[in-house]
Amino acid sequence: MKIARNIELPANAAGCGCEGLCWDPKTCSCARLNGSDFPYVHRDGGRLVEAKHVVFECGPNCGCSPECVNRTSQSGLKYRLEVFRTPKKGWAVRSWDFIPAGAPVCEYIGVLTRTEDLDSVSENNYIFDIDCLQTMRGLGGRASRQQDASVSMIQKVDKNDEQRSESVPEFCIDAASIGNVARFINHSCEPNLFIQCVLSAHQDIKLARVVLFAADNIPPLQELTYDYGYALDSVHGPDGKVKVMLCFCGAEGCRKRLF
Ligand SMILES: C[S@@+](CC[C@H](N)C(=O)[O-])C[C@H]1O[C@@H](n2cnc3c(N)ncnc32)[C@H](O)[C@@H]1O
Repeated sequence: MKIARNIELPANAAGCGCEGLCWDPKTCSCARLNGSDFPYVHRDGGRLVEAKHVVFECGPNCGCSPECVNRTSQSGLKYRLEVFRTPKKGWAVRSWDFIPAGAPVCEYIGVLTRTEDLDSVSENNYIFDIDCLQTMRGLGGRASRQQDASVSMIQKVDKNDEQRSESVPEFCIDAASIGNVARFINHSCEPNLFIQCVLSAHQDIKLARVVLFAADNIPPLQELTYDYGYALDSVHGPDGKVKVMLCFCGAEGCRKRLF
């Protein structure tokens, strides 16, 4: 990830004191942040058990090795991904390999940018808003564990942000000039990937890493997609008028518009 000049990343978190591989959720301080359990199981090189508000992974100051299961999203691409051309959506991505449900597919990479610094005139289809608070609130209705550190994190950030407009995240990832394969993954109203916010080095959710995980078992050559999550009529052009983009995902339950 490239970091814009006017962004200073928070200091690295203290990390756990485990040695070798983290295995005991009672003694690993990173596991405790995840609700006293590891978010991943070892199967297939690491699979996320369920979507979470935020996943706290082990980071630079942890005592464990790079093979630790609690670093699952940090091990790079595991599947052979191909960028291919579609008739109506431009470029798209598929995997030559079977991807099991819960496996990390790729991180959304680009230039970490302040949203207010984006050029508001030229069209840019490769912006990913780091909107983990939204993802976290969305999951809030589902079973959330009391001791999960992300629950108190939402409350704290909600309080701090009371005055700020909720619809504009402070930071985004701009993959227009620099990026990886994630920039070519299209939207679907019935996607096979989901977005998971991950914290590994520091603990500021506004600057979380954005990682795409398999929502289902994905057979080879099926297009990879995630839900871009736009609310209808939420996107405006430079003239202030509502912008509309038609959706060609082809899903049975397609909402017909991305925004
Ligand atoms: C992040 S890019 C994805 C890669 C893009 N298809 C390309 O060729 O570079 C997002 C853009 O892809 C197109 N797109 C993605 N999903 C779509 C969909 N379901 N229906 C129509 N267009 C889509 C839209 O132009 C959107 O602004």
